[in-house]
Amino acid sequence: MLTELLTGWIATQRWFAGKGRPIDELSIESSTQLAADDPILAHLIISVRQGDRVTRYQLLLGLRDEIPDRLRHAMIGRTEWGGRDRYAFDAAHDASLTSWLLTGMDVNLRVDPLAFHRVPGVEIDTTPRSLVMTAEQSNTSIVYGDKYILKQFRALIPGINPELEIVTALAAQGSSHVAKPYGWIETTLDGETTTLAIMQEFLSNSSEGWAMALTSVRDLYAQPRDVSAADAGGDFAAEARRLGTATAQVHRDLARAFPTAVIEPPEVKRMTERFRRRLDRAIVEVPQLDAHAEVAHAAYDRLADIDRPVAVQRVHGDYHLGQVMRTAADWVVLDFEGEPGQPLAERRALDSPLRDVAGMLRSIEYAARHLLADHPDAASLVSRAQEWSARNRAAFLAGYTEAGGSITGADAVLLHALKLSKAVYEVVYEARNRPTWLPIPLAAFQE
Ligand SMILES: Nc1ncnc2c1ncn2[C@@H]1O[C@H](COP(=O)(O)OP(=O)(O)O)[C@@H](O)[C@H]1O
Ligand SMILES: O=P(O)(O)O[C@H]1O[C@H](CO)[C@@H](O[C@H]2O[C@H](CO)[C@@H](O)[C@H](O)[C@H]2O)[C@H](O)[C@H]1O
Repeated sequence: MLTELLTGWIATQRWFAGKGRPIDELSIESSTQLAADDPILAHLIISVRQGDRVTRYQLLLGLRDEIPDRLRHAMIGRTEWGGRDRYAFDAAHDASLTSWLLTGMDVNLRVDPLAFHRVPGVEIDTTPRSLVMTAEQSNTSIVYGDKYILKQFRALIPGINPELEIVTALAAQGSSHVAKPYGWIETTLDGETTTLAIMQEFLSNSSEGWAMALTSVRDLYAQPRDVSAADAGGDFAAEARRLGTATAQVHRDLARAFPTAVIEPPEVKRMTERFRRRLDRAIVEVPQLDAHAEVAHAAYDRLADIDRPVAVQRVHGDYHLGQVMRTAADWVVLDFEGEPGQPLAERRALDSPLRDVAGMLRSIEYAARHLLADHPDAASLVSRAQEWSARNRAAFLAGYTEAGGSITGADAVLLHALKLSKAVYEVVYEARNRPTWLPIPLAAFQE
């Protein structure tokens, strides 16, 4: 039966958010057939119950009488469909089926309950063939030629995805720091319009910030000890500074496009209570974190004591080096979705822009430490990692403040608490997804 096949298959997918917990029940909530001939294309919304938690996922299901070798890696199994047994597979990997989505957006197609949309005023070329991105991701991205990238959200949360909301608003303002949006696909879940996928310009000939940062760290590790990070050929500081500037400009544009507010000290105190609850939950899941709880509580105590309001606005919410791409012209920011797995209301809530600053500072720290893990000279390179991290964090902050981003003296307390709260999130993320990386966020509490 298809539901049995899907139960085994979904648990092994990188984007499956319920790893580590058994699946009690899987059911198909909706099934919409989009292409009827061999190969068949169907859109499924699957509901997965694990204990008292129910999460919905989407899947583009492909069905073929014969399975070509190129699709074997995407196979789910054999199942009955339309009266006979067929091979079922993840259709995101089948270019002959994914072209269907381009056409759907181009013509603003409706196949209840799905609605395809083209961004008003743009043209969509329906000819490029697609490939699935192989990056480690919480979602699945289909790249069409060197033109478009369609991000298919996997775990579905009812409501309009913040990515679509923010990217269309910033593009309409003429921001050069977002990838141009072309189209989206939506449905209705629990009575709410819900974004299923968003298609944007594919930034070809660009590099991911994370890869650039690692190249720089690697270069420094290969230098003789008397060469400082500033003198190393692969120095990243100029890019970190430019990234700080781009970040401040994105924050300025977000503040123009969406409401802003200030939160008063009692609300700041409530924020620290949320941080403490997150810490408590994280300790239950990752007991090693308990040894660092005191450090985190001390930072939250200091934040709870501040006696001035905090400015809030829409922010990125999950800002790190993997979310920024360096094009020939500048840094472009991706994935304005907030932290995956958090409720939509939380991800859309106004927050301090320093939350993003904290995220990027953590990411710079990650880049510095990541290469230590399996380096034969790890112990002697720790000070090099610290030097690289300090230099690039300072450059990022300099670029941020030069471009109008505000970090005044008192903000340091907020920034520090936000960094530790992010590290708590990362501890849980790594324990669930990449346990060998756990020491990286744990080190954040030892500084
Ligand atoms: N517009 C784009 N152009 C080129 N590459 C992109 C684009 N959007 C995303 N990517 C690549 O896909 C990766 C993951 O994208 P992201 O939006 O962060 O997805 P996820 O939410 O699943 O992590 C990025 O790190 C980047 O390498
Ligand atoms: O899938 P997303 O990009 O939305 O974000 C999740 O995965 C990220 C890892 O890919 C994770 O980021 C953490 O690891 C990064 C290095 O791979 C590092 O640069 C970040 O600082 C660190 O937080 C992110 O937290 C998670 O939400």
